[in-house]
Amino acid sequence: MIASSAKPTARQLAPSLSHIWQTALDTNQPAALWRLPNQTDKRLIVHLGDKLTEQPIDLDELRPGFAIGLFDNPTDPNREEMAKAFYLHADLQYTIDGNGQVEPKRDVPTASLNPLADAFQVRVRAAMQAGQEPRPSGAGSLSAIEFTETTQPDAQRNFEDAVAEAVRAMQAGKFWKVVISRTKTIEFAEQPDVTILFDRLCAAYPAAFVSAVWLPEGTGGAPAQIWLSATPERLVSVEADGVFRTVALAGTQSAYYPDGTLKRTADALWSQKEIEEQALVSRYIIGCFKKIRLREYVEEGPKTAQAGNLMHLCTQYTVDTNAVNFPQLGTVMLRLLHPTSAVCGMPRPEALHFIQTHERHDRRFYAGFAGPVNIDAASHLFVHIRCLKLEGKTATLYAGAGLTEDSDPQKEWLETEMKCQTLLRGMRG
Ligand SMILES: C=C(O[C@H]1C=CC=C(C(=O)O)[C@@H]1O)C(=O)O
Repeated sequence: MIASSAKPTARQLAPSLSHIWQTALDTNQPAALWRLPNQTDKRLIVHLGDKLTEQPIDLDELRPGFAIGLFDNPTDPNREEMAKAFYLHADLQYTIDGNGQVEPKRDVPTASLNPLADAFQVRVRAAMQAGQEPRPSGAGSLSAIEFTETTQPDAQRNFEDAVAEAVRAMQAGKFWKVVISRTKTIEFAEQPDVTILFDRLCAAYPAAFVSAVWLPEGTGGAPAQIWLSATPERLVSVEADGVFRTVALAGTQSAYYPDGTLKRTADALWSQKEIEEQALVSRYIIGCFKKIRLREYVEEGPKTAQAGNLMHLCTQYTVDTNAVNFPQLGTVMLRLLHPTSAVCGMPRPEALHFIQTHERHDRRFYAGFAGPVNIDAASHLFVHIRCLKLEGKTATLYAGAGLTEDSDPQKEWLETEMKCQTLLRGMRG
């Protein structure tokens, strides 16, 4: 036998994304992995130390981290409380470039966390030495990830009954818009490598915000779970230069013609119902600006925007927070906007009550918000839609449809099917 005398290269010595992610899972340290829209670099952070709890999201005060907030957040917008979310600190940070090369950065705030950071790194090295080969980065990974859909015989009927009930309530003038959601369950043949699913979603949807968040057992009293999403909807962003952004996104149609060819966004036709549905979201955002007496915003749209296999109507809002001397605008708008009428309805209290009394599942982080806070001096929070919850080999997908008094229950069901396809197609790679 000839022993190899070749020294390992620097690349072979560096851990891969999957080594670090797997170590976070094995050591029960919460972790968040994400890729911002239209960017190549991926980011991963690991939270060390205390168990995660819900805390106020003050974009001006929080040290770098990642927020993931529930849909059903008890904050009362009239009481000027801040929006709450589970908050992962960026104690260990990694940037993964387009070639899968990992660049680490350690940012522990107190000396007491140093032993945890050291122990984590020892575990990562052990995973590498144990011969767990770093898999090639990117969606090109050929590993087949198989899954099957679980049949839910009454799902369609239950959803359509809830839509019909909502339509009757809106025709009776109880509210103007509500978003009703449903779930779809899939079973993986074996526990999937989430970093492969994440890479596939990044490759399939370059314009989406793609994220995977690992929440160990006991976070918010729930079992261990991973939430994976590829969302097209920005909730609140504040860039390093002080520019604030949000969008009004609603109305849905397939991005393809029935023969499978891709539509041009300019050729998308929208019905009165969809135009009205999206206008209600815009009106809601403008209502929030009015509440804080902000007049200096720029409004662009509505325009048709492609989001993977779908198209939506989208209006963009921008504010220069330096020019208007309003540095807290991001924090204030997060509190006012969440949950927007793109995932809840209008008026909000009536729509929320209808959702709570008619949906048969707990939304948890579906239709909540997620994203990095104060990473590279910017915060980007997205509406957490087109998402799934993974528990072991079982994944629950969530999808909702915005309803007005003109909604047709069967069409709305088909819309939620198309929304589930965003993740299903993306994960197949
Ligand atoms: C609530 C969802 O999508 C929202 C975002 C865009 C279009 C929507 C719609 O057409 O109903 C929804 O308001 C979802 O994907 O679960």
